[in-house]
Amino acid sequence: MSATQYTTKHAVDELVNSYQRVPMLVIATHPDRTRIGERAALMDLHNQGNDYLSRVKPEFAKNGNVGRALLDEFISRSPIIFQREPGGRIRLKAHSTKTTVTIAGRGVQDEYIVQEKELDNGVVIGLNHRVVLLLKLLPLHDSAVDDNDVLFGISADIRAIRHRVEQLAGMTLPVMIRGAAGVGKQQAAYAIHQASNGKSRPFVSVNLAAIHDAVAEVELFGSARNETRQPGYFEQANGGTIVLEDIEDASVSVHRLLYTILQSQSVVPVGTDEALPINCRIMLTSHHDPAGIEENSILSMLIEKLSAYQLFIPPLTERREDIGLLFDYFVREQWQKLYSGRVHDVKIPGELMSQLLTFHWPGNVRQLRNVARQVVIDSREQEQLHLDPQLLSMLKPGAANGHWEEEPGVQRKPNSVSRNELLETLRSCRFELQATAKKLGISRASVYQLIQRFEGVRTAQDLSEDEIKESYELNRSDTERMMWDLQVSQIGLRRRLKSLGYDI
Ligand SMILES: Nc1ncnc2c1ncn2[C@@H]1O[C@H](COP(=O)(O)OP(=O)(O)OP(=O)(O)O)[C@@H](O)[C@H]1O
Repeated sequence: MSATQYTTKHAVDELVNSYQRVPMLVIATHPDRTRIGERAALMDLHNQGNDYLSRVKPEFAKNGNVGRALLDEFISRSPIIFQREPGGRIRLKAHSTKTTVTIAGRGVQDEYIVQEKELDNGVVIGLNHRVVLLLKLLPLHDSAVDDNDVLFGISADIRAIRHRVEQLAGMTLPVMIRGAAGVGKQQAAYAIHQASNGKSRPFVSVNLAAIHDAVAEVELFGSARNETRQPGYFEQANGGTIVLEDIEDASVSVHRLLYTILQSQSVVPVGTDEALPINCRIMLTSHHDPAGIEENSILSMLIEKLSAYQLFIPPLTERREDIGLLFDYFVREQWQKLYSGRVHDVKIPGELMSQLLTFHWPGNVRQLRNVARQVVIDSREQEQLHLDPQLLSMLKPGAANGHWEEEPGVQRKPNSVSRNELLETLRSCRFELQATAKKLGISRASVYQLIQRFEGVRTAQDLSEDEIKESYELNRSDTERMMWDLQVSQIGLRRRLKSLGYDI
């Protein structure tokens, strides 16, 4: 074989190997949190059919660093044995180890057979309730990840998206980002913006579904009245990026206006006759199946014009290996935000991580972030993260009808809801967003967006500390009265009070 042939073959082999999936253990939580996200390939299991897991074997690594074993003093040196079985199954033997082993949070006495399908989804292995590992078939490729990444994660999907983000950053073509609610479409758009030359320029995100027909022209084109100039969204994004969110949920009038803008490549502010050229990169996000769009409609033409490049972000349950890192990141982020100045070496209990890894996450990464915030609020005075029993039961696998489930009964467009209707419904539902969404026939995310949009409508998160203090004293700590006084939900209010250290 010639040198060139060898080099080419070598490169091809490396490429094939890097995409080949092998049984891999990923650290989802560990008493040393810097180890979250480290991986170990079980190559002996893959090649010879047997492998071991103990305090001293195998070696885990990330970011191409030198590997080290789990090394947790509470984990036994006597190993758990992995044995390949016919049909792609793996027998996990825990007879000879003193380590307490759990699978998906349930104790394993002697043996557990891992089915092939489970290996595809990821099997959650707990060791002494301290270390939690995900056993999953994953590509050999390692992924460097640091706290400065805008798109956090170690999965092959996120790695591929990060790679595309870099490529797209140097171009100006429009990008369509697809994926279910809360997967990180907006975050991906922001990552492209941040990686581009225009990163110091504006990043404007527009929730199209919340734009009322009556004000659509003013909001999109801008206006000039009585010498007051109000720039539209496209002008606000001048030189930077505009993200048109949930394009399919906008009204036909909004679709028409957007089409006009794209055709003329300019906007004419209401009350003027001056055409301002649009000078921003356009990105779209959508959570709908493209197959459902009516052919030859304005919407289909719009999407065709703006989908020069498409990115798809898979749901969180298809990349469970990202959950440990993301949760750790969100917990630290929330801790900083809520208790700045208080240093905390956050330890994530194994029981919680097992539950996070087995939950079905209908609200994807946004929901994971909300859970992190709630856990941080509930843990204010605790040594390690505290689990509210109610939250724990909501995170039970299969709790599909629980509070966290995304509501299926969305029947209305959010822009048909007026401020008065929203306020009245919120009051009749005691300011609970889920109940309000159900009653209005829109999604919970849309209720939230409408609240942000209408002046004088708020959630407990928006209240200032002074307002809370005043109402607390005035209503003598009665949260029912405070709810009517401040017009926000009692649950949200109680959470704010707790996080501010009030006695309730
Ligand atoms: N890979 C990621 N790394 C860091 N944060 C992320 C990541 N993915 C999502 N997030 C965070 O999760 C939350 C939801 O993400 P985002 O708003 O981008 O979702 P989305 O897909 O646009 O949702 P929707 O369709 O409901 O508007 C945000 O707070 C975002 O910052």
